[in-house]
Amino acid sequence: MGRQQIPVVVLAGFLGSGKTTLLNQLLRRSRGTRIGALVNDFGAIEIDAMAVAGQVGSTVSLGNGCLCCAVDVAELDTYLERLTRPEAGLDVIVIEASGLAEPVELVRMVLASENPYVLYGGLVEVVDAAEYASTRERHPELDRHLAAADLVVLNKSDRVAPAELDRLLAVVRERAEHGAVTPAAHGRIDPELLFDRRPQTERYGQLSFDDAREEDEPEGCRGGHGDGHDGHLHAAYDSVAFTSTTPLHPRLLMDFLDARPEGLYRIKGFVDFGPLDPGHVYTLHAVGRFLRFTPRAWEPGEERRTQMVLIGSGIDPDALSTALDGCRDQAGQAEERHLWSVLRFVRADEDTADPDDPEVLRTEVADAGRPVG
Ligand SMILES: Nc1nc2c(ncn2[C@@H]2O[C@H](COP(=O)(O)OP(=O)(O)OP(=O)(O)O)[C@@H](O)[C@H]2O)c(=O)[nH]1
Repeated sequence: MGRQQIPVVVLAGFLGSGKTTLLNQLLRRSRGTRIGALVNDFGAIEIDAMAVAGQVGSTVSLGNGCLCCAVDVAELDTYLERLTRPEAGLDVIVIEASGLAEPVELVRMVLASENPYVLYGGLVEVVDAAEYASTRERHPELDRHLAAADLVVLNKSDRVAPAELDRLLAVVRERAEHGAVTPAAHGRIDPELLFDRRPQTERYGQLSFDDAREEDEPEGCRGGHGDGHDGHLHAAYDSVAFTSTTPLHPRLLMDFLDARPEGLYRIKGFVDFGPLDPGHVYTLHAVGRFLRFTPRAWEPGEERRTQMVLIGSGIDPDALSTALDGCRDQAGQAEERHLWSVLRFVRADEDTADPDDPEVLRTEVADAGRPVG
């Protein structure tokens, strides 16, 4: 199998909203998953907590397999090139936008990267719930950031009363337009919202202190509401798993993906289109409005099937399952031309249109999976 593409997540938010806290949480909960963090200074990263294994130039290797780089945005491509090399062994890269550049600009840089191993992993905007009104007054561009975000984390939920939190969630959901919105305290979101954690069996070394602490942590501490009845994804998110040994109808699947609901933040998996392309399975990656299919040859003896996980907040899992069942049940009527709609999302397209408008950015993001010409 070829080299993996690595999701690159842009983490943004105004001063003091909790970006570094959230990044520290992700580093802590990474378990065996290797995160590369691009930050503009190491100041607040909890390097001590991770036992620094070595420091080379402006790159810090953390004991848990994570890698931090202090970057200048002009060097972003160089760092992405370094961090996507197989020897870095990373599973995900997070760029903290703080002090570096406009998040929207960073998203464009990631989308425009010619590095074939870079995969857009979403724009996450962290918002301070307690300071929402004053932040918006000081930075009217907050609305633009919310409109461009794939995921909005309404952080510091512990600092507002429940009724106020509900009101703010409604306001932010309206402004987020296309992104999913989730409340959080102390940046605790489920890492699975952003990236796949390696299965436990792939963990190396001994359980670290932070792993142990996380495992001791009640599930209710892991997300927004604290009702903790979902052992894997927190109750603030819903996830839908879909598996089928019957191939899917490509045109119906594309109709489903085109119309996917706003809160459906992430879709991952692989799809079998059966006789329309018997030699290939299509890896599916969607984050926010971004969508990408990557075909690969079936392994000899590999079972032909489709497997997908859909993650979001405020989604209707039953409706999503029913829609996917429809893509399966009508696969018999699919024709070869129906596959074309999928092939449009097979390769990246560099869109050079550059107005500073979230609508344009969203179009760029949505178009980024389409081939040139
Ligand atoms: N009460 C409360 N405090 C928080 C929460 N999240 C972060 N903080 C605190 O808020 C302050 C700012 O958090 P940071 O994570 O440094 O925020 P940042 O967005 O990285 O800040 P800059 O890098 O300066 O833009 C710190 O003192 C955090 O401990 C939260 O959910 N609740």
